[in-house]
Amino acid sequence: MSSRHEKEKGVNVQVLLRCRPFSEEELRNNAPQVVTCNEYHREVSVTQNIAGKHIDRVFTFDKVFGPNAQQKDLYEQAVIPIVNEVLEGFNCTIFAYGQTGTGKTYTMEGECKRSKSGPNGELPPEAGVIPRAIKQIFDTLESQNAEYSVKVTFLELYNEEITDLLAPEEISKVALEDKQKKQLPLMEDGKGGVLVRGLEEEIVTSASEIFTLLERGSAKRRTAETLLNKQSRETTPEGEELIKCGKLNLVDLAGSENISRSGAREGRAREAGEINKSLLTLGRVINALVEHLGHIPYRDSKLTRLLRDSLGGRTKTCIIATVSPAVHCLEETLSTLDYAHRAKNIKNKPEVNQKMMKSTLIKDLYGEIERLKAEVYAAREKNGVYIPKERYYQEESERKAMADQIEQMGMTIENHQKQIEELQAKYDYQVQQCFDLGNKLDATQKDLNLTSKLLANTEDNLKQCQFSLKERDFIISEQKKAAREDKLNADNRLTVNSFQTDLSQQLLTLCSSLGASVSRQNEHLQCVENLCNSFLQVHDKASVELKQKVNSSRALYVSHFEAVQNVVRLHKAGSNAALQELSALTSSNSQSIEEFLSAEANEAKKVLDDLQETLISQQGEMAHLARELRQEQSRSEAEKLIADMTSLVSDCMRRQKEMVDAKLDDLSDSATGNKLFLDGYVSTIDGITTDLKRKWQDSFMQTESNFKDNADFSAAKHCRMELLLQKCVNSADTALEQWQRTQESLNDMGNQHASTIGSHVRNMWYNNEQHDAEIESAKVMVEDDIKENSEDLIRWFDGLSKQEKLSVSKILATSRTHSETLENLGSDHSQQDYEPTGTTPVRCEPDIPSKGTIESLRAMPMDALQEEFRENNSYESFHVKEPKPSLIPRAPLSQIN
Ligand SMILES: Nc1ncnc2c1ncn2[C@@H]1O[C@H](COP(=O)(O)OP(=O)(O)OP(=O)(O)O)[C@@H](O)[C@H]1O
Repeated sequence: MSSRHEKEKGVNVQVLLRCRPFSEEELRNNAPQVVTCNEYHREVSVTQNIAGKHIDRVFTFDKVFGPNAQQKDLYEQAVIPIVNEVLEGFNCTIFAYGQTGTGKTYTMEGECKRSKSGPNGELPPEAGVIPRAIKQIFDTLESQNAEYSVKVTFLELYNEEITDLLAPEEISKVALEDKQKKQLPLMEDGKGGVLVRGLEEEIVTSASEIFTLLERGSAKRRTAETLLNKQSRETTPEGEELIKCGKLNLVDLAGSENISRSGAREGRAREAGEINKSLLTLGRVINALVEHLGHIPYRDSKLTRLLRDSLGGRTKTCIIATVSPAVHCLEETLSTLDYAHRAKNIKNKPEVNQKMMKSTLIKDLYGEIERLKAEVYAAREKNGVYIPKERYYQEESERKAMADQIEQMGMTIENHQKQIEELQAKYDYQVQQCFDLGNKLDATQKDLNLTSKLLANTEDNLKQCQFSLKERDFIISEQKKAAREDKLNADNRLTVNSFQTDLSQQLLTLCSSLGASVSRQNEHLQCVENLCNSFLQVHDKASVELKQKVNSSRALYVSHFEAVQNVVRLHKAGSNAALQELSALTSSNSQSIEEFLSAEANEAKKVLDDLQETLISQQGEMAHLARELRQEQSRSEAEKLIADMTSLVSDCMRRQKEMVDAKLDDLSDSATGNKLFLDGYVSTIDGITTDLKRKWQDSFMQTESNFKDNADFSAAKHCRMELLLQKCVNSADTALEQWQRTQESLNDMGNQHASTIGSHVRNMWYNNEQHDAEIESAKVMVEDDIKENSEDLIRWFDGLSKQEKLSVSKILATSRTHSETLENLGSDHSQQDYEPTGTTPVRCEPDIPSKGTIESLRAMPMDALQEEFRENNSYESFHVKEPKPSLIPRAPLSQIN
């Protein structure tokens, strides 16, 4: 019953989720956990907070295995039922899907893939789905004591190439060499399934045989998807004729991560690209199946062609999705979970493989043997032809049919393409129409809003009109009411009488207060007049005083200004005289300096000439002395001569110094500016003189000592003295030259100084002239201004006083008229008592309606009536009778009729 139901409705692909524990490296790095598994509720939640972005997603699967789940647990809870179904004759597929390193191989093969079952047939705890399934199959078959045969195929799909991992060694070598040429092709089996043509099928009789085969095949594996296929055919115990046939596909897929994120390069990138192609196609197939699209792209990759029957076909499928709990795999984990969650919705329609009669199977097998024999025979007989004719024709016709089919499909695709284009155009047109309609709708909406506003306004107006109509009706009805006439008459009379008595009383009071007020006002007016007169007097006096003060201040100002001008003139004359004096003094100074310097130069020259002469004579005397000495004259004479010479030299120096000092005093008095220079010069002369003196003394001392010591050396000393004298002469010459140079520079300086002072004096004189002219012009301007201003001031005062007089006279006139008016008013009020003249006719009461009667005839005032109406009928509570909506469109506020 249930299997029929399954067959009709389909069975969902079973999806299990397994989350591996943290790896050692992740533990070392303290990687945060983002995946938590709730095995009981079969839920997996992913929680993470990255840069303010909160991820919190929960996925539900058919079974969930957390990091603590053991291989045995997963197998017992999820795989045992599947293997049982295989033994029942179903085709089943188990494949592992997930990111690299999340435990696909661990789940499918386990850590001990090479270990066979132990001596007691026990598997190690780390063994995965494949060894456990193999063991279960053989255990079951053996326990049932039934006849069975188990066939195994083992292939690897790598770079879209299928490799037979069970092919014999020599063939596989050739295959490896000619790998490109001899790939295993995929073929349709005609029943919707796909066959790998030429794939080696090994018949096995025990689990250990399979393990050996798997070990052999695994050695040839490169990577990527491997597909293990076990077919078991089982006959039920002796005597029964039916044969059950089930197939179990065990697939270990490649890592699901995105190629761009895998970091693969070149060859690896191509490999990853191909793997990606298989996985992308797998994803597209899953999507197409979930969304029930018409076209399922199985043919786009070999993986999906191989798994065609497992995805949306007649095979029962279980997907084991594997994830890592660590945060760094978060993106891939979410992608895997999405993928697996979507795959849950794929529906397969599993069918038990047709149970065959044993005899039929034998017949089929005989037929197969015959076919194979014919093939062998044909191969032996005819060189180059490897298949019998019938088979060749059959295949040829199949090929043609397929070519036709391809052509047809191409045409269909073209048609579909055209249809798609047409539909696209229609879709675009519809979108445009939608857009236009949307615009129109918006415009209409706006119009509607406007119209509704106008309608509301009109309704309001209508309500107002109806309200005022009703109000008028009320007023009219009120005015018609005459019943109140009598009462109103009496009331009015009473009011008039009381008003008359009140009026006469108040008139009396008014008269008395008026009299008092008139007398008070007269007093006030008198005061005002007095004040005005006194003000005028004071004002006249003040204006006369002010005029006098203005005139006197003008005169004072003019006299002061003249005094200032005189001072300026005096100052100018003084400064001019001082400047002239300064310039004369400067020129005389420079002249006297020049004269003095030239005189000094002459004198110095004379002194130096004297000195030179003296020195020359001294030289002569020295020569004479030497001669005399040579003639051994007395020592005392020589001493005397030396003393004379010394005194002569010192005399000369003293005289020269005295003269220089005297002239220096003069110079410092006349020009202090030159003092420094002359001081320097004097000090130089001093230095030279003292140097000379010192040198002279030194040489004299030396000569004397030498003379004392040894007379023989006197000649040599004499020569030395001569040399020294020559030096002295030279120094005197140098001093003379220096003196002349100094004189020249002094002259230049004096001239420069005199010219600078002269130009300075001229400038000052010119500035004085200019200041004088400016002061003169300023004086004229100021005088004019003062005159003008004072005249303006006086005029303004005159005008002001005239105006004031006028105002005062006006005030007086006004006060006079006022007092007259008051007097008239007083006299008018004093004539209040009526005295009959006899000329006035006698008063008679005419029969005319009294004021009260007329008042009573008058209706109540409109305002009072309106107020009364509005008190009784509020506008808010007033309801307009709904006018029947007119079907003729009207402009808002236009009048009806
Ligand atoms: N459930 C688990 N318990 C303990 N260790 C596990 C589990 N799952 C995986 N591992 C360990 O994680 C490592 C990677 O696992 P495995 O090689 O099976 O990943 P994979 O998804 O097959 O990777 P690939 O796509 O590269 O083949 C292995 O060392 C394995 O022992």
